[in-house]
Amino acid sequence: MNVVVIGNGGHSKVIQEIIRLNGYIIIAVLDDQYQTNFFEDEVIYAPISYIEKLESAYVFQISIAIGDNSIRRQLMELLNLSPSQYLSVIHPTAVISQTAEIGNGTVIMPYAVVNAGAVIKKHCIINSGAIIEHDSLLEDYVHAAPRATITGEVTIGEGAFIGAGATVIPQKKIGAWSIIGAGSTVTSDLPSYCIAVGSPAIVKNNNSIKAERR
Ligand SMILES: CC(=O)SCCNC(=O)CCNC(=O)[C@H](O)C(C)(C)COP(=O)(O)OP(=O)(O)OC[C@H]1O[C@@H](n2cnc3c(N)ncnc32)[C@H](O)[C@@H]1OP(=O)(O)O
Repeated sequence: MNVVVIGNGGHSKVIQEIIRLNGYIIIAVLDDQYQTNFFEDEVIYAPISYIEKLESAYVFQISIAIGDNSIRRQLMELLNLSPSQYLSVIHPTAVISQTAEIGNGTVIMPYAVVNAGAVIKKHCIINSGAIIEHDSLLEDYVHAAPRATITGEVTIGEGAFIGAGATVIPQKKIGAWSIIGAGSTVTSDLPSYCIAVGSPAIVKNNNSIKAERR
């Protein structure tokens, strides 16, 4: 199957390796860092607008390989393609329950675990070694960073970012577009659009967050 990758930064590097490991063929990498289109190792590199030309010449699926949750959403809205055209990219070492649901465009990195009854909606990132326990729900555009642990029956709102090594204890709810600091432990429900850090995680900032911080 042909795949077009959008974005060519560090996160995209990892995704491109997984796509190839799964036996797919990357025909193009589109990124607005390119002013014009060129070929290298049989891959087309071009600005994102080049997708229109590709659509008339190829059948392909798409992976939006951009780590920032809000930029990923903006691109999705801009491209306005059919949801089925977005590839779910899953590393062969990831362990995913047969009763879990994985949405279109979601990427699951090496050694991640997604357990029974978990629901991960569209365009999420489950990064290396992250654990999504049974019956948890992750709305669209959530990013669980490397080794984040989402325990059982947790609900995470759209676009929320769970930092590296953070833990969310069972049945807690995190609101949309919130950011949980690396290594933090979430022991209570948290509102939307907050930054919370520490163990237990305390809200530091309740303002609207314009860009995800890394
Ligand atoms: C493959 C990959 O690389 S995926 C990317 C993974 N990336 C991550 O996990 C990064 C997660 N980011 C963080 O943890 C960041 O520190 C954030 C987003 C929580 C905060 O960033 P900023 O808004 O820039 O906050 P800033 O650095 O100014 O710190 C604000 C306060 O929070 C504290 N703080 C920041 N991060 C943390 C943390 N993880 N745990 C505990 N306290 C923290 C700071 O010490 C500071 O405290 P003070 O007000 O008492 O001085």
